[in-house]
Amino acid sequence: MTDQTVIRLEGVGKAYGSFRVLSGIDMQVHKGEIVALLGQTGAGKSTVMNMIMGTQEATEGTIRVAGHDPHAEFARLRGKLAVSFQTDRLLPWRTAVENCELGLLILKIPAAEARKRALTWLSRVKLDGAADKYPHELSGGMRQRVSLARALCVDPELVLLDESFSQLDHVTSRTLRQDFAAVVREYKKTCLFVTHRIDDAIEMADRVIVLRPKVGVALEESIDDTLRADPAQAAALHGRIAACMDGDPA
Ligand SMILES: Nc1ncnc2c1ncn2[C@@H]1O[C@H](COP(=O)(O)OP(=O)(O)OP(=O)(O)O)[C@@H](O)[C@H]1O
Repeated sequence: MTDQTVIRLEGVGKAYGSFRVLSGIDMQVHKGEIVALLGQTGAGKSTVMNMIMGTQEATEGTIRVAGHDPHAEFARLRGKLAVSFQTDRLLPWRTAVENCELGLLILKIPAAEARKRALTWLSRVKLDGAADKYPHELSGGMRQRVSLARALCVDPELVLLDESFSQLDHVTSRTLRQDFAAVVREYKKTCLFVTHRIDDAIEMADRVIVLRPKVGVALEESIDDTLRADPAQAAALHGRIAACMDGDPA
């Protein structure tokens, strides 16, 4: 593994009893990359994320995250890996800043430093002024921003997002994606995100990986700003991804 590889999967398979969900998955995410993981429902996207998080064990192959086996060496990845899910999972009895600093306090960062870092990250996700509000006082988009600030303020090497923008309306989701991608790039974080929306992937990612049931990685393509700015190229990539997700030859 090179120093630049944050996630590496080699020949990874997963079976639930006799039900094989994934086999032969080879994929890598490099330092500073934003990679989108796409696939139709049931393709195994969440299973891949859970194995990378270490909450599920692969039944075949090798997984390394920042050089560690995420399942066997779960504790070694504490503070290096942060996750944000489809729902914000904020604690309703804690304010935005208190939600944010929770992970830091668990990592035994002194309270004053934790508060400072939490406020800094709330500001970076454009939530100045909302620090003392409770989740029920915030909009869905604002709550998801708190969740992203909470993920980023532990200064993780890797951020995993599982459909983090999918429950928001189109405009809110788009603004949040753009702001999040800008912050991730500015602070040189590495990010793997699951989405079922092809447009989200093309807009945010440096690379897309499409999983297909029984096939594994069915398509992998790099994306850059030149492609994003060219409607014809972006539409062609959209078509290739859609065809692949639908099961047509890529
Ligand atoms: N704990 C489990 N036990 C048995 N089967 C499971 C379990 N978890 C997932 N599966 C099955 O594995 C397959 C892949 O599920 P997974 O949730 O990883 O897919 P996905 O691509 O994330 O789907 P979606 O987009 O609908 O969330 C599905 O057929 C699912 O039913």
